[in-house]
Amino acid sequence: MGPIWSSYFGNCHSLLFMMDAANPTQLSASCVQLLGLLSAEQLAEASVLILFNKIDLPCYMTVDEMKSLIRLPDIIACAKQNITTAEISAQKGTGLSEVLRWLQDTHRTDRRLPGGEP
Ligand SMILES: Nc1nc2c(ncn2[C@@H]2O[C@H](COP(=O)(O)OP(=O)(O)OP(=O)(O)O)[C@@H](O)[C@H]2O)c(=O)[nH]1
Repeated sequence: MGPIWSSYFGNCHSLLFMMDAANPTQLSASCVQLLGLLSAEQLAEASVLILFNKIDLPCYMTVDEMKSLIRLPDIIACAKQNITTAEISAQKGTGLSEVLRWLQDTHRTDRRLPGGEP
């Protein structure tokens, strides 16, 4: 689906990017997709939440090891966007309240910006 994501960039204020924390073999491909999104001009102002999903499943790597492997701290430091990360299980509901809080906070901030909806 990656090649057509840019069709959905217009007027995008928040970006939720989900990575599979139970499948480190997809890490490098996910990282390439993420870097492509972060460098897209239309997403320069977006707030970004990177979700590590499926933390309920056993895995031979920790999320911290995955973050380190893709050099996520460097990516966050160099990105134009404000980037937050969260560890979740969409299936068990773990961490979803944090995601909702992020969405609320991000939306609230957007409305305070000039041009934000009343
Ligand atoms: N255990 C667990 N399963 C999940 C979770 N979130 C989604 N799934 C399951 O994962 C399956 C979908 O797999 P995904 O990897 O999300 O699907 P996909 O992105 O289309 O597949 P890939 O491109 O191969 O990763 C469904 O059976 C979901 O029920 C989770 O947090 N924990």
